[in-house]
Amino acid sequence: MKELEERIRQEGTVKVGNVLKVDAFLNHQCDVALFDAMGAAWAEHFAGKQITKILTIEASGIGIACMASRHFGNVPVVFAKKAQSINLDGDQYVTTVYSFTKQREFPVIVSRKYLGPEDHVLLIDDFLANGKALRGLIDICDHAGATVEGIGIAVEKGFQGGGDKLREEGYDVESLAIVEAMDPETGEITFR
Ligand SMILES: O=P(O)(O)OC[C@H]1O[C@H](OP(=O)(O)OP(=O)(O)O)[C@H](O)[C@@H]1O
Ligand SMILES: O=c1[nH]c(=O)c2nc[nH]c2[nH]1
Repeated sequence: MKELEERIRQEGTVKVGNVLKVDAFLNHQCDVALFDAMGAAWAEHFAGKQITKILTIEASGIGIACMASRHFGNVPVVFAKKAQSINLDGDQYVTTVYSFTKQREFPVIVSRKYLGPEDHVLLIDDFLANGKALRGLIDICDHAGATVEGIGIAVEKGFQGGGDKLREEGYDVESLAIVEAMDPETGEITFR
């Protein structure tokens, strides 16, 4: 998606440790018009699939997933929580994921009330790097007996390999910008 690549070029900064900082528009301050255009792009790619639910993971996936839902008939958006809470009741699907930016493991929790074998799920997230967050969401869908129809990602860091492994396994992964290389010294970003 040219618009997203342009924004990454203009406003993204490359940090050491394979971190691309795009918090001016994607995962701290949110550009709602851009999120809307991203939702439209995923709707075009996944047209013909009967999505009943969008599943994401807190925190950064939530805003994007909610805007995307507007392009998929306003299907419910469920976000996996990364902490137990007294507000979470009843039976849950639970797994763990390692967070790339926080560098520690988190539980990933979804209430059984909100995901089941009848669901055809679109997974949405802001970033795909090593694929740990998506593995957690896929694990939860497997436990629920839900079908993963596709995966919509804003920014994939292709050089970290998580996306290509998922594609090899047959998942339909639609990343709107795929960064093939980035240099923290020069700030240069190369797209696939
Ligand atoms: O493919 P991976 O290696 O798993 O990396 C991608 C994940 O990392 C970030 O989550 P993070 O844990 O940093 O949390 P955030 O949503 O709160 O930013 C991002 O939002 C993805 O969920
Ligand atoms: O803001 C972010 N930048 C990144 O490079 C990244 N990788 C995973 N998750 C990420 N979030």
